[in-house]
This record gives sequence, structure tokens and C-alpha cells, in this order.
Amino acid sequence: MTLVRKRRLQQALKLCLPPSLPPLDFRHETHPPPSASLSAISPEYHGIEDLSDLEKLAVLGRGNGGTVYKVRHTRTTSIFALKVLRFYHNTTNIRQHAAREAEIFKRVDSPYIVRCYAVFDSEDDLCFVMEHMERGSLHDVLFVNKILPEDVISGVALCVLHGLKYLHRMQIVHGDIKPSNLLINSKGDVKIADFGVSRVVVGKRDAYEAFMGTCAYMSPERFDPEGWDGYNADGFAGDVWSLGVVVLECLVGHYPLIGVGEKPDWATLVCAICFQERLEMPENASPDFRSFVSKCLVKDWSKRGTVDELIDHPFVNRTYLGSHQ
Ligand SMILES: Nc1ncnc2c1ncn2[C@@H]1O[C@H](COP(=O)(O)OP(=O)(O)OP(=O)(O)O)[C@@H](O)[C@H]1O
Repeated sequence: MTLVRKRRLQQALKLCLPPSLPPLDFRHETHPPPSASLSAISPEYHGIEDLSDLEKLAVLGRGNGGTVYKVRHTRTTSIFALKVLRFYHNTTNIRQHAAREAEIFKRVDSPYIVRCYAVFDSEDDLCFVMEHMERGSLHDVLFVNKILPEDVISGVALCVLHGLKYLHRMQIVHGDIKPSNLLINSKGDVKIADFGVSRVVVGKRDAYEAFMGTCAYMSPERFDPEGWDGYNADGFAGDVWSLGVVVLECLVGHYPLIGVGEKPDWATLVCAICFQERLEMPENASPDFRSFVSKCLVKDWSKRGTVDELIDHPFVNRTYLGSHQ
């Protein structure tokens, strides 16, 4: 059964074999949006003028502070994903994250990043109209399939690396790379989503925020900045660490830095992330897989593989790997 599922997934999860990166688009940087209730993010897209144009069809998922709906544009019948962040009790924290997410979404335009077409804001909530990623998140895929074959993981990793390369060139640290933030469309393209804790790097120390994002995927320098020279880290290496954890999780079938059944509380995670020396690799992992993950999961961020190095790594440049079972 597992084998059937795996085969089905291999067919279904077509991987994007990325063409060369498109040039960076800085159009939006010089034109900050007006502080009106609607900020059109993609000026070429004129279809969505008002939230009332969108009919809710289903709930796609829920995250911290928000719900994502599948919606249909009543006039064009196009399908979108609508993320609604509600500001209960005027929580400054959520407002700040939402504003940051909107700000980053305005800047990015890449086939490796989920597109955002419009943002509507009001007193009570902030709504993002995004491209609908039909197959949901990598988290959903792992929930159903448990583990993925190496060649599928390799394609996922390559898409994320291209997305990170684009973001990092724009000085954007994602800060929360994890399976639920990697979305897959009907063509099998994997794209990075959710910029709620992302930041634009303006210097090394000034923008440092240690405990934003999801603890389990955080790098040692974010978890323990004093122990791992985190105050000097630029943040980009943290995204690479998170990618390494995700890649390993896809082959292990569960969060890989602690044992199955172990509670991922703060103390357990800090021990695993900051102090545990040995990396548990699945026995069936290929040498390329081991090498790739080991380069991502170097505890000292200054010695960790960079996105530019990893994008040339044999693990993500294989034509077909027959070694997985
Ligand atoms: N554009 C989209 N297309 C399809 N499904 C989506 C889209 N965006 C989000 N989802 C689904 O909604 C879920 C919730 O997304 P959301 O960004 O609100 O939170 P999260 O990343 O899962 O969690 P957290 O808030 O803790 O980061 C996702 O896990 C995914 O399954």
C-alpha cells in the first residue's frame, strides 16, 4: 500500500525543474502602495476589486491567527486562496506580522514564491488574495504519505533553494521555512509561502529576532544566540538550516531531530538543535542525500552550506535516482 501511495505520489508530485532565475523585479519597491483599504499588489491583475467579489467555497487550512479559504471570483470564476488574519483584541503582534507579510508580498515576484494578487485591510482583519495551490502544503503531503522518495525530495529542495536564492538576493530572510509553508500546485510546482515572520535585512544585529517563527525548524544561532554567535548571523543561514530539517523529515517520516513520541518542548528542542552532536540519518539515505543534509545542518552558521553552494549540490542536480525503495 505504501509503495502504491509512493508511486502515485511520484506521478502526482511533478517537480518543477526550474529554468534560469527570472531577473529580480523591483517595480514595487519604488511605488509604496497608498494606505487605502485595498493595496493592489499585482497591478497587471485587475479582476479583484472588492472582497465581496469573492465567494467562499471551503476552508483550506488554519494557522496562527488566521484562516485560509478557497474562494471563487464571482465575475471571472477564477479560484484563489484567501488568507484572513483577524486582529482580536487589537493584538499589536499580529498586526505587525500581518503588515510585514503584506510588505514582503509586495516586493516578491518569482515562480518559486506563492503569488499574492491583492491585500485588503480593515480595522478587524487583513486579507491576502493569493494563488490557489491545489495540492496544499508539504505538511499535508507528508501527513498522507509519511515519507517521500529521494527524487521527489530532491525536486522539492531545488524549488525551495531557488525561492531562497531569490529572497536572499532581495535581502529577505524568510525565517519560517517548514512543511506547512511550502505549497504545491496542480502542476506539482513547490512554492514558498507565509512571510509573517520574514524580514528585510538592513544590517546584521539590528534586525535580529531570535524567537520568531517555528521553534522546531529554528537554527542553533536563533535558538541560542549567545552560544552560537547568533547576534552576528545575517539570518540567511537560518533558512538553510530549516530547509535541512525539512529535507530530512521528508525521508525520516517525522520531525527528525528528536525521537518519535518525544515531546517537542523547549528543553528537548534546545538540546536536540543546539547540543546533539550526531545526526540520525535513515539507513536507506543515499550518499548525496547525507551530504546535502549534513551541509545544511552544520551547527556553526558561518560554516553551513550557502544557498549558492547547495543549488549546485549533486543531490538537487540528479536526473533520476533509482536507489530509493
Ligand atoms: N495559497 C494557498 N493555497 C492553498 N492552500 C493554502 C494556501 N495558503 C495556505 N494554505 C493552507 O492553509 C494552511 C494554513 O496556512 P497559514 O499560512 O495560515 O498557516 P501555517 O503556515 O499552516 O501555520 P502558521 O500560522 O503557524 O505559520 C496551510 O498549511 C495550507 O494547508
